[in-house]
Amino acid sequence: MLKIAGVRKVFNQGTVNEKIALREINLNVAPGDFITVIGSNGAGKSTLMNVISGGLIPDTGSVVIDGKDVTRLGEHKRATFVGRVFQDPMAGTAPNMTIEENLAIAYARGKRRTLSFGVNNRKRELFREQLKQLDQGLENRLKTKVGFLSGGQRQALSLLMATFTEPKILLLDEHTAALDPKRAQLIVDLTQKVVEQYHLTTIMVTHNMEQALNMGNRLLMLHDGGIILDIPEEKKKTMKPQDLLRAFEQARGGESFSEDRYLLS
Ligand SMILES: Nc1ncnc2c1ncn2[C@@H]1O[C@H](COP(=O)(O)OP(=O)(O)OP(=O)(O)O)[C@@H](O)[C@H]1O
Repeated sequence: MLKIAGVRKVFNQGTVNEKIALREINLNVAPGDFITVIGSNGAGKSTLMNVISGGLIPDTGSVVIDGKDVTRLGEHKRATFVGRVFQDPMAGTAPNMTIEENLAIAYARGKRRTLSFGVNNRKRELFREQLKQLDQGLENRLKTKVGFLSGGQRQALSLLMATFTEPKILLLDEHTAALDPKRAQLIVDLTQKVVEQYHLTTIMVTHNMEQALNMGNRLLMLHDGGIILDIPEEKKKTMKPQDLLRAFEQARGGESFSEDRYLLS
């Protein structure tokens, strides 16, 4: 479903601020895979997500989604294949627009020939049905401006907007990190539900090791612009966060995983 080959990305090349963000990334993602990605600050996680979404064009290498080479295709053109939810609940939705207007924009993105963002009764009914699944009572608040929703409600709405057009790839960029534990759990549960419902091929960056181990069928660890661990489902199931830290140390020849944000909760 997704094939990344020889991808390299360097920022500020040839200057004193040169930074190799991705060294040589090779990754094959099968249809229906749900991959969790962890890594220390500056490891290259966001850069990798941006290369997949089209926000960044790699210096070398290729990105192929569902057999189509999208390496040089911009973010907007890729939006029909790639859904994304960001860490910041404010990022995925337009606060001054109503819930139904936000949904209409997301809906139009998935339909190549839809020229209007307008909301008719047929769409409204569809949106109500979809919103009901979030269990947030949002189906009765179609005309509420999104800016009035809580962070958790906005993330739930962002998740719906990113997925109901059934993208080829769903990117989740630390999408529960800004929420309190209760709301984060709600979004985790909702994520599992929509990923299963639409059989979405998913890549989720998380800073939470428990989450990385409990969700998905494969775990990648990035470090210094490279993939240093690729753990399959069977092995992942047996691991605890401490085992992951040990695996990191082994992969780095004894170097410890010094990352303040990583909580062994
Ligand atoms: N636009 C940019 N210009 C210059 N350097 C950048 C840019 N974007 C990222 N970098 C650098 O590239 C490296 C990888 O950054 P990236 O944001 O991908 O890491 P990350 O794993 O997502 O980190 P974090 O967990 O802190 O978000 C870092 O050293 C970062 O400072």
